[in-house]
Amino acid sequence: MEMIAGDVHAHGYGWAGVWSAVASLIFLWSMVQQYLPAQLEEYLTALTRRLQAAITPYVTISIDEHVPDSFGRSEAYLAAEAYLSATCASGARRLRADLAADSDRMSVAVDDHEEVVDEFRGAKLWWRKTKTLPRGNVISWSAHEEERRTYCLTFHQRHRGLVDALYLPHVLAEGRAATVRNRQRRLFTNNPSSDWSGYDARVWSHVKLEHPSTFATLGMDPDKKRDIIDDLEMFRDGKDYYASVGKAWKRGYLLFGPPGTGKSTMIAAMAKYLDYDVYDLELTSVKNNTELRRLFIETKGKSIIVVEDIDCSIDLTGKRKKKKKKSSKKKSKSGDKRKKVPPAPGGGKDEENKVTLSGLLNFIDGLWSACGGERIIVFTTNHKEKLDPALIRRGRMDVHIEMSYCCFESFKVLAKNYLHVADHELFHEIQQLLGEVNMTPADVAENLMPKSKKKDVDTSLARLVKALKEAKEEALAKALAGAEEKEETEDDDEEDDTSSSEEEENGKNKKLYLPAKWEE
Ligand SMILES: Nc1ncnc2c1ncn2[C@@H]1O[C@H](COP(=O)(O)OP(=O)(O)OP(=O)(O)O)[C@@H](O)[C@H]1O
Ligand SMILES: [Mg+2]
Repeated sequence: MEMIAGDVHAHGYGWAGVWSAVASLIFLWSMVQQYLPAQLEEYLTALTRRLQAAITPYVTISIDEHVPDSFGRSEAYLAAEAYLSATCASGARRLRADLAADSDRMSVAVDDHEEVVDEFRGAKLWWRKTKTLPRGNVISWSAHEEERRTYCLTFHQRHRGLVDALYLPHVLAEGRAATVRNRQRRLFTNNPSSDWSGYDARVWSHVKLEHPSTFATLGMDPDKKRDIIDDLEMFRDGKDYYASVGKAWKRGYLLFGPPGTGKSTMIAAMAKYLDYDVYDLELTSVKNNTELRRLFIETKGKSIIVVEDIDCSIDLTGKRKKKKKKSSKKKSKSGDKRKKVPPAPGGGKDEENKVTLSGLLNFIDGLWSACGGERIIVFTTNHKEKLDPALIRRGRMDVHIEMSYCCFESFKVLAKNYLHVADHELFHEIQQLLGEVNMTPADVAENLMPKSKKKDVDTSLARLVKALKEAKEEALAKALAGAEEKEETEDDDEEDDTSSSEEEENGKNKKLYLPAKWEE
């Protein structure tokens, strides 16, 4: 907190006359100020302060809105403002309402020249918000040079120790907490490094995070869901615990499973539950480890840093994957998402332009990853087996969560969300079919979604039953065809290991609707 201590002026009960005289003087002073040369003004201000110090036992600490060498508003000022709005604004007669950036909520703060009183451990403290108008002959280039606002905290000098040691830290902590409570959650994405310099340099861009997903709407096994929520709560409230065991206050989650099983949905639910921001890190547009570090340093606490499809962003040797040619097109058609890596600028300089595995490991648990704390790192993948064990070992990715095909419990959550039904005569059949067929929650949800404004539960559930039966037949046909083909190949050429392993791999990708009982 940037504090400028030293103003001392008369204050308190029984001083009403003096106070109103001082108020008139201040008013006159601000009028006169505009026409005074700067040196004379400086001299008169210093003289007034010395006079005040001689006659009153009151101390004033001022907190300026803007501090030198900083573009934004001072953190101390913002904390004081949030603290006063949350705790003492009700005592003020004049307030100022404003729509905070990226927020739908009006925030109310004490208005200029308004005074509020606070009490802390028996000490009385007066807060006054002052505004200095611009000097008439100065042309200002930025908005904050035009008007300078300051919070002045006045108290008796016998409370000096209390204010320094306890009250100011209390204001800072409460103010920060109130800011977090009022803030709008944001979704950040990293800008290409070509945008990182210049007047409007920004490493991350953001939009409002408005994803409607919550843990209540997320279809998954209730026990597993409870475990995840408990783990998140332990993390959120575990600042002291992490400090006591000497661990940086961060936690890694690996979400793995086939496409459409709710990995991204789960991240949105986590952010909502914890009220954290989300940083969606697009690794393929990060040129090297230095850029990766810079991106991390520019994230704030209380956030979830997400790298989606981690296996497509970096390969096991640590180099970023190069653009695939024809084969990648084929794969993306079959649902296996391969992100296209933009060609490295300068063509042949690929070696210098790379994010390596060690860079990524540093990103997760390097020394500087502890800066600020309270960060969750989430990796998602469709292929856990492709990831380097070093990347996903406990301590880096502390919790591994498998998002799997829709089970009956997940279906019940989806049915409640989409159709508002908790039970139905078709539920039994659906339960049986879900035991036999692998269908993603995304597909189940699509079938449940009413196709007209008139929500017809029977039609939606019947559509799902039909889709499940079709999937079962399709899987059966595929399994039979696969078995026949396998027999033929075994007869023809028993030694051709490579082609059979390729087929196995393809078979895995097609497993989407394979009945669970035939998996072996
Ligand atoms: N478990 C689930 N509960 C509720 N809805 C789900 C669930 N899984 C998927 N959905 C629905 O399916 C859609 C796709 O899910 P989502 O994007 O979370 O899948 P994903 O696992 O991230 O897939 P990908 O691997 O392709 O990124 C979501 O918009 C959501 O409506
Ligand atoms: Mg996803």
